[in-house]
Amino acid sequence: MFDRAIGFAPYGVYWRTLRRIAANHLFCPKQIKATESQRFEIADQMVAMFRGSTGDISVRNALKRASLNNMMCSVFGRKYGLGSTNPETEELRELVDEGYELLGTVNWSDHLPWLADFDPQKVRFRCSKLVPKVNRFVSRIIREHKEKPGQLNRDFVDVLLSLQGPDKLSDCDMIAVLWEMIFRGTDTVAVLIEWILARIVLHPDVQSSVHDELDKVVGQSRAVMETDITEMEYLPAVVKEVLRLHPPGPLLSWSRLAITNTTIDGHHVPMGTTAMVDMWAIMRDPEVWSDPLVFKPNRFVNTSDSDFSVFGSDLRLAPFGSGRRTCPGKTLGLTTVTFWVASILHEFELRSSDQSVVNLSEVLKLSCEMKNPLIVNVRPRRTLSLLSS
Ligand code: HEM
Repeated sequence: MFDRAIGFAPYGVYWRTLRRIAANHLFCPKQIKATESQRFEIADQMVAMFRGSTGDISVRNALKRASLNNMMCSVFGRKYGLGSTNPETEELRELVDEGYELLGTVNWSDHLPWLADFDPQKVRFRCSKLVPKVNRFVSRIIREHKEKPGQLNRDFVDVLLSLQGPDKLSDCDMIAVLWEMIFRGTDTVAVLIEWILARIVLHPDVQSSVHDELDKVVGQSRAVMETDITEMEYLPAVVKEVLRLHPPGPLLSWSRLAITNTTIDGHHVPMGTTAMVDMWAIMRDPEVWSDPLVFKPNRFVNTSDSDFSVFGSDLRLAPFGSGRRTCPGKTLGLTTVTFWVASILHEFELRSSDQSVVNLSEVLKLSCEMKNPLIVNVRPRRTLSLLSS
């Protein structure tokens, strides 16, 4: 089933068709603009959630839930509040977590094929349980859309159902594509925001510069809007610097294969070998970056590197990949991340918790995430009389 999703489909007509459909209906500027109010509403709910918490807050759960709700709305047309739980979101969260866990497991059988029959880590067994659950979940949503055409907001399921002629997808292919969007779009965004907030807590000077910029561009009398971000230079520089040091996708796609037998630096690379690009290492390479391990957002402010694109045209900093397999969700992902970080920082000053210091250790699952969830204390910045705006 998963080989019918964009990220796993081999290069060819089917993959190109999926990229075009996704680019035209989910990731184009018009569609990103159309979902602005949805991101605003979720940011507002997240802020309310943080404001209502007393003491230490583990931001990860809130971020993952916010991100899942966002994708559920865009892809399935389902709108759920952040503060309440409901069985559908809970079920989907469990499926995403299990998929994440499985994709992040180093399967010994991949390296020692003779082990495959024994499935010692139960990876194959767990996959065989997960696939029918995903099938049932997404099939139900497709069925409901078919039964009530046009009754729901036009979401990505409606788009896929409306395709005709050579673009028309089977139900099976639709399930693969819809699941992929939920799966890919959820944790990448949450993981990146957690890294950004960790750096913000660790570097009070950086936090105060972001606050200064927010006060200058937005002021204290209203909430941040997405359009405000275009006026900012420092916050986008912070996001770039975090993408450089903590890319959620440090190893670029497994879809790159050697198409002939070849030799690189004296090493024989047989045809068909999967080539993974270590973007993490490139973005910390001392031959490319000065003080590569130092967190310095200013390297992207008022310098020749100010207009450094992170979208793949410059291979020194390509956290969304590059070339034909580049991330199709990069603009949507970056827009969401930057806006939600701006919203949180506009409302709060973040400090590390007394109980748990910020620890930048990494763990590589499907994304490279913080090994120890970030725990913070928040202090409101905008006075309560101004908060209604
Ligand atoms: C901060 C957020 C994100 C980061 C850092 C990220 C990163 C990446 C990276 C590194 C790749 C591999 C690119 C390559 O090999 O050249 C990728 C591929 C992909 N991403 Fe993202 N991504 C993000 C958000 C999203 C979102 C929001 C979606 C969809 C809703 C998405 C969907 C995909 C898909 C479908 C692919 C596979 C593309 C293909 O193989 O043709 N990503 N992403």
